[in-house]
Amino acid sequence: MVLNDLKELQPAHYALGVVIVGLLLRALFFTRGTITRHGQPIKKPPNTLPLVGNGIQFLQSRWKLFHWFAKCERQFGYETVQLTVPTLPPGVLIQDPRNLEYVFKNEGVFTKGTFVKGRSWDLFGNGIINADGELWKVQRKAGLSFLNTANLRVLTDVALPQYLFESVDDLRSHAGGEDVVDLQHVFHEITTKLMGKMAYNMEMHADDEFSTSFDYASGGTAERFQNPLWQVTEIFFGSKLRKSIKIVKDFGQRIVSKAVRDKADGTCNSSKVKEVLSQESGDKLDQISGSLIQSLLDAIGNEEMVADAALTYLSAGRDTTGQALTWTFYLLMRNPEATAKVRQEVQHCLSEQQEAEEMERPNPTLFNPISTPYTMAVFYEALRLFPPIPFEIRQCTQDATLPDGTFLPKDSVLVWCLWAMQRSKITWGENADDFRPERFLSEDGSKAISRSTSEFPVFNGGPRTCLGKKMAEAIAVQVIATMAWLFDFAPLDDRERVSKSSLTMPMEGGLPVVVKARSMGAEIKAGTAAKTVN
Ligand code: HEM
Repeated sequence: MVLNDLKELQPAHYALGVVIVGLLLRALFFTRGTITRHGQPIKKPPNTLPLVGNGIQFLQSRWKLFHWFAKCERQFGYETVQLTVPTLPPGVLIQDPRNLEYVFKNEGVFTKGTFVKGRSWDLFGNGIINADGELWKVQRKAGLSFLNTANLRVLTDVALPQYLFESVDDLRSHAGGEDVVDLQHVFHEITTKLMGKMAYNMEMHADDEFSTSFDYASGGTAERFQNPLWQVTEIFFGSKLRKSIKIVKDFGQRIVSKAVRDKADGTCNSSKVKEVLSQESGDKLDQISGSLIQSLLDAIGNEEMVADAALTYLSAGRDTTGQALTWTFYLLMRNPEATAKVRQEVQHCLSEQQEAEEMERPNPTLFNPISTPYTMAVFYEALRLFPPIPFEIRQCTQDATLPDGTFLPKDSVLVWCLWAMQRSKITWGENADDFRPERFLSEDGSKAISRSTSEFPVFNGGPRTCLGKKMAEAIAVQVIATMAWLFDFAPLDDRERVSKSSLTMPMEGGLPVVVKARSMGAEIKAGTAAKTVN
């Protein structure tokens, strides 16, 4: 991204050089606390260089950085190692689930801090992902009240099937020919519509100006975590980032203004959610929307803060889930035996409960984490290998000592890389690199079982556990089961897919595939046979 903006660089070379050297000198003479374990210095990871420490690793592409974190994990196992980057506070990479459990339990000590907030402030401001203390609590409470059981049911029983089948119909129109479809765009469209309509009462699409600007802003914000000199480089290369953030922020303001108007008109009322569930006809979605934004408005008076909060929720729910589905289908296409098992599970649900003809247009609400445990396990396994939030950072508000004895002075930064931890052979066994959904199934295969949050922190843990975990799981099983049942997807090539710079895990270049609608003849016969036997 920065390189793309090189064109903007004109007379600035000299000034940039002076500032960089100045910052490096400042870093060298800057006195810091020392990280120790039982009074001894802790180990440094591979490729640590004099003066620049691990700075060069952080400037590489994120994909290379993930692999470097994984290399550290393979070399040091659960041992905490030191991270040194000029100009940044002292840091560690934690890899031991016991340490992570301690971090989750001591939320007040290990906060987002100025390190995280300073970098993501422009985009998220006071939004929940950035907030600590009371500001965090009030947003969490509002979110919890929105994501209650009734809302979740509306989401899964009404909204999702509608948007899912809009995408199914679109895919059918491309099936069978030479058309290339970007599956990432398909899933992003579903989650964008869902979060936009349900949470904000807005018609949103994956290629809206807001969505593309957010995408860019997320990439630029993520680069700030890898580039210690971002404040300097952005002076010269940051105009597109600034423009994107402005578009995103203006959109946020519009959402809030609309919600305030809706509130004044009385067109938004969260109790309507329940009414809607009992209605037989009409556009149910038109009557349930606005709940989240209304909860936020009720909880936080300040409109600017509500705008930040709303945007944060939108991004937390939309991108993570859409991208997780993309990686899931990437893995399913590479593992046809797993796709076959998902289809068997769908067949079982349909043959027990549906008329044979309905196999062509299955009711997605039949698929849930209980009725389709294997599909759920496929999703968990994809989240393990390609975590939508691939690394996390916290900062110590006071001196702290981790369970393994590592002493962290106040302001130290802690990093855990989910990409690496979720590939640890110590935690996951020798086949940690393989796609094996069975690891998330009970022995008899009848239940999907997750792991402790410290071993499998994909939805975070402790008081800041993801608020949308259940929603994401419900969306995932419906989408995976329905799409895998109705279509054969073939990748355009066998290239390994990588993630582009972002706060989450978008696939670089999307996931181009060729689509074929599956012939239901054999399945209908098998389903009818199963019904007759029963
Ligand atoms: C596969 C999908 C998802 C994954 C992997 C995921 C993962 C995470 C993770 C790791 C965090 C902690 C982030 C941090 O504090 O740095 C988080 C927080 C959060 N997630 Fe999710 N998420 C997913 C879907 C959703 C959905 C659908 C929603 C719906 C609204 C959502 C709402 C939130 C919120 C509000 C937070 C902030 C919680 C807090 O700070 O108290 N997420 N999520």
